Amino acid sequence: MLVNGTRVEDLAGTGLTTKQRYVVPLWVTIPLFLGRHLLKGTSALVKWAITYWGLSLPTLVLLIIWQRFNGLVALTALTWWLLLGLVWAYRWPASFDVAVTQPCRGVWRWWTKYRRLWHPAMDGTGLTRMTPDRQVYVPAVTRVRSTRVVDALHLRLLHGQTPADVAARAEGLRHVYGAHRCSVIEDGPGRVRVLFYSKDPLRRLVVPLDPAPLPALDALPVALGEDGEVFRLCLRGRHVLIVGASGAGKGSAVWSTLKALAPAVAAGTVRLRGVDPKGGMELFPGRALFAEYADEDLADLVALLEQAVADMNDRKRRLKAAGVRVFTPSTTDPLEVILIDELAFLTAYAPKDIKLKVAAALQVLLSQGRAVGYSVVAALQDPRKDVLPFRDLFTYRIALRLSEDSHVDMVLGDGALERGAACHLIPASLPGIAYVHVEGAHEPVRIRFSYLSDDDIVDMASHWPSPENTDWTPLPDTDTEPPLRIELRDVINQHKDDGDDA
Ligand SMILES: Nc1ncnc2c1ncn2[C@@H]1O[C@H](COP(=O)(O)OP(=O)(O)OP(=O)(O)O)[C@@H](O)[C@H]1O
Repeated sequence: MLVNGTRVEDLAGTGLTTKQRYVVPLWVTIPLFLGRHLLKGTSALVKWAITYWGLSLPTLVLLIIWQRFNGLVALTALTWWLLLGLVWAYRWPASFDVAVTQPCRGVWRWWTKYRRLWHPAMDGTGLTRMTPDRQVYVPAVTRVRSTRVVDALHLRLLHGQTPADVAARAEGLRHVYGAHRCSVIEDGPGRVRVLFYSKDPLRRLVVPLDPAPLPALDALPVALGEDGEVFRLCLRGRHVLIVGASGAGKGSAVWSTLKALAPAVAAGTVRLRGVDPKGGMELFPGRALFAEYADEDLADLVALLEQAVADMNDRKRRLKAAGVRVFTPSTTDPLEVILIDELAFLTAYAPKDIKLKVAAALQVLLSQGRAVGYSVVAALQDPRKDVLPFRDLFTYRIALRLSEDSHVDMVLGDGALERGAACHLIPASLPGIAYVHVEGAHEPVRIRFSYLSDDDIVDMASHWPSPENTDWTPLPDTDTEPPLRIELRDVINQHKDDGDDA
């Protein structure tokens, strides 16, 4: 006689107890055991078939064809199916990647890398739950999508767990799987996506991305995300503050944005006003892009900002009279972008009367400009309140390398440092890397702006000048003497010759 699969006589005197108080004969135990496992296997198969429907559905169709006709017809259908797949991959690579490559790679990565350690990883980081009757529950992975640089595991949370609970364990999970970063994004109620970054694509220079002929103002391609995807900046209805220590790459954030906007500038649906208190060191090479521009004279800088306020008020009155509630950029009413480099100079270091005038103009632009198509984009080194008292009026902020960890929350908001925006740890050797907020992401996302050389900037400005600047001659003719270059090899040879002479 068996009790829980153990002979009754073997249990005697062992002191073992069992919750099962009844005795099951062997002829019942064996069919029960087989039935339970058959049921489990079938339900797993159905679950797999539903999860990987992209594979199971064609396989089912092929099997039906085979059964109804014959093997040759099924083989022909399979060949056609593969050919269609090839055409799809060649003609629409992006959608093929999303629909086929990423799921297939995801399945492969799950079975070869994540599955084996999933339970210990969840257990070790404290994400499992044990019920009073000692049943262990583990957050289930519902699907995996993988690109060459990131594996995205979609998780169903256990009852009572929050995305913040998983985010707090991201560092532990990163070490389990040897990823260089791990972050968590909320997908919806009870669902999160855990991203394991296996490679860092941001270590390489990002070449300028080609602007669209008709730029989408809410999705300007300006940088590369660490997931290997293009990061798109929304400028419509936003004021953008770019903060970074000296040499952090604020210039590349500014020029990448201008490059993405350039065709719209030339078409007249975006109008740029440039303010460069550094005497033109940053913005002047792209002078032709700016309909209005001021660099050296402080009075000119202030006049440009005050004129922007006057124009904005004018537009506000006109749109109100016309009954327009939602602003749409056009050639008559373009999106006006006021670009200010080194804003701190105007808000903190300039003479007092200038500071007051700049603050007055900027606060009006920042608080009222959004709705009528006026956006301010400003770059700044030091985000402290005494340098920029109205920092909070900027509705979108980008944090490049920062000199202190205390600056991170000032730029990206409370808790950003805790959630992984380690701007103070970005190496100085990797300028252009920044953290930004992305809709839906629990943590700030790491990106790298494209880098435009001086030549790229001059090319861009002469290719897409503002309609008000078409006769602008950008820079003096550069076809002069090449700059003096000293080759290390020549210096060594020179030393050798000197030594020989001696
Ligand atoms: N996205 C980038 N990719 C690669 N290199 C970059 C990038 N951005 C900037 N750099 C390099 O870093 C240097 C400093 O960049 P940049 O002048 O834009 O910094 P900054 O933040 O504007 O500094 P400052 O406030 O001192 O003017 C540049 O000369 C360039 O060589």
